[in-house]
Amino acid sequence: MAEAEASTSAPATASSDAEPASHAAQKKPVVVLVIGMAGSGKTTLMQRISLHLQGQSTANYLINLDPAVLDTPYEPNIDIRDTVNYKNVMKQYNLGPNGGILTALNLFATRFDQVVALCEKPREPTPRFIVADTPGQIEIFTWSASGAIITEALASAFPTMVAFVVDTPRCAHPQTFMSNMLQAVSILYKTRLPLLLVFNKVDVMAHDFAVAWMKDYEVFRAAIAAESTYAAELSRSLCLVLEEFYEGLATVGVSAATGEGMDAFFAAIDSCAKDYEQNYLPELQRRQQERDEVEGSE
Ligand SMILES: Nc1nc2c(ncn2[C@@H]2O[C@H](COP(=O)(O)OP(=O)(O)OP(=O)(O)O)[C@@H](O)[C@H]2O)c(=O)[nH]1
Repeated sequence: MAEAEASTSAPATASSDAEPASHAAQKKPVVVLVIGMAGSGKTTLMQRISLHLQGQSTANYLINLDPAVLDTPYEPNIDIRDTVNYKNVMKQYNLGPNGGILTALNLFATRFDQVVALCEKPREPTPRFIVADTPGQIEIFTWSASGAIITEALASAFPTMVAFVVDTPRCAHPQTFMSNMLQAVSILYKTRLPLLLVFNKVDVMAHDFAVAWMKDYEVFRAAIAAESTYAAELSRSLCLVLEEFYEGLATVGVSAATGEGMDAFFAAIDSCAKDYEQNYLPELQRRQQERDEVEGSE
């Protein structure tokens, strides 16, 4: 498994904004899985995260899990493309682009223990964040066995959360907004990990309208009132069901292009990391104990 050097050389004392170095040194990095629909701005956000952390002399570790990406405008420490050639996979197995991405991810997942070992390797300074970019064909990561293996491997080793990136201007249409929310809800229930809704491209359009739709379903229903299609009717019904889901969600508006909102983004990540410790970790430990008991009784 190839690895590039960590992209920052922050002094150990600068690895945490407010905490003493000794405490920061003991803390594990927080894993952020960047997931979102094609074109939502995941890769641009990776670049912005890298720039922002470099600007704060905060060490980070970046992983590219998208085998089909042509160009990464940031320097990944681990890149799936160094291990699997997606075009060769397509040729070898006679696959189309989506089949090629899925098979490349499957092949990579078989060696993911090596990725976790590299992430766990002690290094100075300890990265504060491990950030992973995922394929734009969202279901290839979120609904595949290999996506589940990768997610669980990371979530068992580190505090882990999902940053679900939304293209805010495209969400101005209520039905596109609803499609994004349904994707987010499915990821939340599949992974059970803390999820941060990242409304991207706020330099083009502020995300206030989306927050208003999430806070009050009547506002959303008013936005879609003029439409009488089956999809609009479905969206109207779904907004009631999603109210409970919205309550537990953190949201932030950012511009990966300009850097607006990045401080709020990292503050929200810290909250999600606490949520992981308080809610996800005990559940993970309970599942592991159950598994150990079953294995012990066989
Ligand atoms: N105005 C604006 N454009 C953005 C922003 N973030 C990304 N973009 C643009 O949106 C387009 C898609 O961005 P990418 O970062 O490639 O999106 P992605 O989600 O990685 O796309 P896939 O790899 O296809 O999944 C590019 O043209 C970016 O320049 C933003 O914050 N503001």
